[in-house]
Amino acid sequence: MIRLATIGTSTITEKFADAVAQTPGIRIDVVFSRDAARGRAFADRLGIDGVSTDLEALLASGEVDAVYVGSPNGAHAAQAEAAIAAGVHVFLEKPATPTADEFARLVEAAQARGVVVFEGMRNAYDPGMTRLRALLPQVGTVRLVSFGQSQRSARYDLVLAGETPNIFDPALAGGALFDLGVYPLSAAIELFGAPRAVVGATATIATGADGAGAAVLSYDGFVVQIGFSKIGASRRPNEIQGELGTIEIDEITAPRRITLDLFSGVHEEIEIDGPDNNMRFEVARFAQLVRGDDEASADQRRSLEVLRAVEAIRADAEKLRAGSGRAAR
Ligand SMILES: NC(=O)C1=CN([C@@H]2O[C@H](COP(=O)(O)OP(=O)(O)OC[C@H]3O[C@@H](n4cnc5c(N)ncnc54)[C@H](OP(=O)(O)O)[C@@H]3O)[C@@H](O)[C@H]2O)C=CC1
Ligand SMILES: O=C1CO[C@H](CO)[C@@H](O)[C@@H]1O
Repeated sequence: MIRLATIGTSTITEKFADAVAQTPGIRIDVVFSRDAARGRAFADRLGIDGVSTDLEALLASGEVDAVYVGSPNGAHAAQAEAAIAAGVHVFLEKPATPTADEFARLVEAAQARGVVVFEGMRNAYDPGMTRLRALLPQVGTVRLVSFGQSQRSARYDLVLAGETPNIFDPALAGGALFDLGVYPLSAAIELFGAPRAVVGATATIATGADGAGAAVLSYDGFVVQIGFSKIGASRRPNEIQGELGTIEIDEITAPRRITLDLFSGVHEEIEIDGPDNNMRFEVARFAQLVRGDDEASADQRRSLEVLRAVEAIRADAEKLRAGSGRAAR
């Protein structure tokens, strides 16, 4: 049995706990919170006995095998580093860390310590993505792809009122790219591998974080466009255009309706029978890796490539913001 501790007491940790409850061989024993009363109330809600407010002591206690990091993005790296140093496996919420270097260092440390460091990227483990990959050859040579994730956040109202909620705080690696842009980026990299080049631009909001943005990923013979926003909403489906036809996908974080249209006249509508909470697939994968039933290297490579793309977009956005005109290549 894999004994977990959770870090973070927001709704995503509750959703993670629900996924864990549906997965054999793994359970949550301890809830960590920076605040004892908040931790107790959260643990009670989940029916968990253990509560801790001392992460170092918890990691050294030998009471947990693994930790789920559901804190703001900017806190991930230090918490993961502490866990790895204590010989505890790490499940990181997306994005794993703000920079690729930080994640590469965690991977190296985890290898040296004989533990797993893993990023919970929901769409990478969703059955809809598996189905999409299987359909891909039918559209022939891929030429143009358009993936996006735009959901207006209620927390943007706080920004408009002059506040800086965590999710829009640059000091905590907040913003639309880190929060939502990583989903379409990860889907592209999962399906097509690492791009040859990435260019991007973002729209800055009052907190200094990006509220929305776009990127172009260049591959040999085709192009992927990525859109992301937390301050507006999109009605556009995701699309893969090939020389033989087009695939349309309803939702890139959890594909549930995929439409295939070929120039030959084939029209197919595919419904994916997935659960409401698709975190259970990433939890199952993590448990498999912790048990040593498979290697984490491919998962880690994809996470690293996504973070490299994020960095390229951020670098371009910074150059454009600094007024140096056209982003240098
Ligand atoms: N996979 C998915 O679908 C989703 C993933 N996420 C990811 O989950 C993570 C958490 O996001 P979200 O819930 O919006 O974050 P929050 O800002 O709500 O923080 C999450 C928790 O972290 C703790 N926390 C808050 N501020 C800090 C801080 N400055 N330093 C350390 N800990 C802090 C709090 O727990 P306490 O006070 O009890 O210590 C809080 O409950 C992010 O990485 C995000 O990308 C988020 C939503 C959905
Ligand atoms: O990953 C995510 C998915 O959607 C959420 C909004 O509903 C985001 O805030 C979050 O970080």
